[in-house]
Amino acid sequence: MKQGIWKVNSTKENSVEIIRTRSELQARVRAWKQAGETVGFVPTMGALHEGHLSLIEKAKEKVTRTVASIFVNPAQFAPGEDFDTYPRREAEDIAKLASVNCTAVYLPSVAEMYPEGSVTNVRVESLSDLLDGIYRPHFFYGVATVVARLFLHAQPDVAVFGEKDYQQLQVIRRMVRDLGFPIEIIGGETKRDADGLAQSSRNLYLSPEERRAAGAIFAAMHRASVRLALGALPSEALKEAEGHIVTAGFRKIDYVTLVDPATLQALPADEPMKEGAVVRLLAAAWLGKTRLIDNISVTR
Ligand SMILES: Nc1ncnc2c1ncn2[C@@H]1O[C@H](COP(=O)(O)OP(=O)(O)OP(=O)(O)O)[C@@H](O)[C@H]1O
Ligand SMILES: CC(C)(CO)[C@@H](O)C(=O)[O-]
Ligand code: BAL
Repeated sequence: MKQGIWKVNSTKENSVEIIRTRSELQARVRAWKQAGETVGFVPTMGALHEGHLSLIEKAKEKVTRTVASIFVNPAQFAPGEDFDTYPRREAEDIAKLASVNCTAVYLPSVAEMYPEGSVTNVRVESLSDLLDGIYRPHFFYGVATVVARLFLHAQPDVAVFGEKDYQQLQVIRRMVRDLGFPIEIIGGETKRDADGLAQSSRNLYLSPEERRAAGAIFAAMHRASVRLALGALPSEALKEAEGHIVTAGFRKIDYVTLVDPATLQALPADEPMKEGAVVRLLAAAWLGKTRLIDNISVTR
C-alpha cells in the first residue's frame, strides 16, 4: 500500500524525487529511517537562489537525505500583501535542487497543508509580536502553523533555516523547544550579492534602479556595526544608518534596531555596548513596493 502510493504520486526528474502528498512523504521518510538514514529538511517558498541552496548544503553536512519543501503559504500573507504575485518557478527550482543533489522536493497543495475545515494553528506568543510582528501581525502565526505542519509531514532529524530571517529562526527555535519537536534546528548564514545585499526571492521585484540602491541597507548596517564596536552610542549609530538608507532612496523605514540575539528585546539606546557583548542589528525598509529585511551580528 505504502509502496503503491509512492509509485503513483512521485516521479523522478533530474534525480530529485518529487513528492506532493503528506502520505507519500511520510512513507518515504519512514523507509529511509528504517534503513538507518538521517533526514534534513529545508522549508522554502520557492524562487530559489544561492541562499536556499546553501541551506541544502548545510543540511547535507549533517544527514544522508535532504528534503526541500516549496509552498507559498497563504496563512502568512495578509490581505493586500503579495501572495498572488509571489514568484512561482517550479521547473527552475527543481533543476536547482538537482544541481545540489537534494534527495527530494515536497510540493504540497494548499489542501494538503490545510485540509478542508482546518482550524488548528500554532502561536509562538511574545517573540511573534515584536519587530516584523508589529508590521506583519499575522505573519509569524502563519509561519509557525505551516512549519509545525511541515515538520509533521517530513519528520526530519534536522531542519535548516536562514539567519536572513533572524526573527523567524528564533520563533521556530522557540516553537521546537516549547512543543518538544525532536528536531535539531540549524541556522544558515546569509548569502549576499557582491554589494552586500542579502539574497532574497523578493529581490526579483526590484527595478534596475532600485537594485542599484538596495545595497545601501547592508552598507549602512555594516558601518553602524563598526561604530558600535568602537563604542558609539546606539542612538547615534542607528540614526546615522537610517539617514544613509533614506538618502539611498528607500521610501520608508520600519525599523533599524539593536536587540538581544535570543530575546529580541531592544537594547538601551543611550549606553555604548558593553565590552565583549554580542548583539543583533536588524533592519526593515521599503524600496518602492518591496520590503527588504536584513540583520547582522555586532560584537564589541
Ligand atoms: N540570502 C539568504 N541566505 C541564506 N538563507 C536564506 C537567504 N534568503 C532566504 N534564506 C532562507 O531560506 C528559507 C526560505 O526562505 P524564503 O523562501 O522565504 O526565501 P526568501 O529569499 O527569504 O524570500 P522572501 O523574499 O520572500 O523573504 C528561509 O529559512 C530563509 O531564511
Ligand atoms: C519558513 C517558511 C518556508 C514558512 O512558510 C517561510 O516563511 C520562508 O520561506 O522563510
Ligand atoms: N522569508 C520569509 C517569508 C516571507 O517574508 O513571507
